[in-house]
Amino acid sequence: MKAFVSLWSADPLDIGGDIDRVAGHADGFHIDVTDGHLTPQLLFGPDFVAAVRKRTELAIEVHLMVTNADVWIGPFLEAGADIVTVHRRSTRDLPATLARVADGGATPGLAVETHEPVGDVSALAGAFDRLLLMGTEIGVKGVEVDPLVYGRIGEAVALREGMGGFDLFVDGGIRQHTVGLMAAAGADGVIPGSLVYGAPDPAARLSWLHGLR
Ligand SMILES: O=C(CO)[C@@H](O)[C@H](O)COP(=O)(O)O
Repeated sequence: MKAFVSLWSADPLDIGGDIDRVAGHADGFHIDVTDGHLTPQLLFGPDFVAAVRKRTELAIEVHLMVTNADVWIGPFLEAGADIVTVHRRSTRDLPATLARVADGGATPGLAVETHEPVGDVSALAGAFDRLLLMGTEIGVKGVEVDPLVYGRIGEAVALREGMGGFDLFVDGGIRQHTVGLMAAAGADGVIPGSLVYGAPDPAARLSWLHGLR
């Protein structure tokens, strides 16, 4: 199981230190971007991503939870994002938005919210390389996963056979008692927040996570 660690759950007064603490163990970092409109939170802009870029060579995923994704793709690519993940609700033309990410040299990711049918992604075969399946509502942390997520992971695994493949990650509700079930259902990776930064030894927690399948 891979892990892109969510910096939203790092210590806001020591984010650099928290990046360094897991850098030799994480597969990448996940940076949530919210605009107080599509989601109630206000989180992380391009300057923050540029600073993280200077601190680590690991992959950076920017998770755009904003009303107009198209406006923000350019600034986040310039800041050094490797993966930009967008929501269907964030654009009027989802294929064009995903293509904008790919044309900018980054990996296009598609986030699927808990209320959205997983099957809808089949119409977008080839347009994205990463599927971010939400385990909770967007823009919240510290909440438990929707138990339907395990079946939804299975649905996505079945679909990708005929879609040319994509990496399948789960975001939200990543806990010690949920992550093994996510691995068993077929997820390639997860977005741990407090599971890593709330652990007494974040590096050991990541090693444990990597051993799950
Ligand atoms: O955005 C999300 C969840 O929506 C994650 O990226 C959070 O960071 C998860 O935090 P924890 O609840 O796992 O601490």
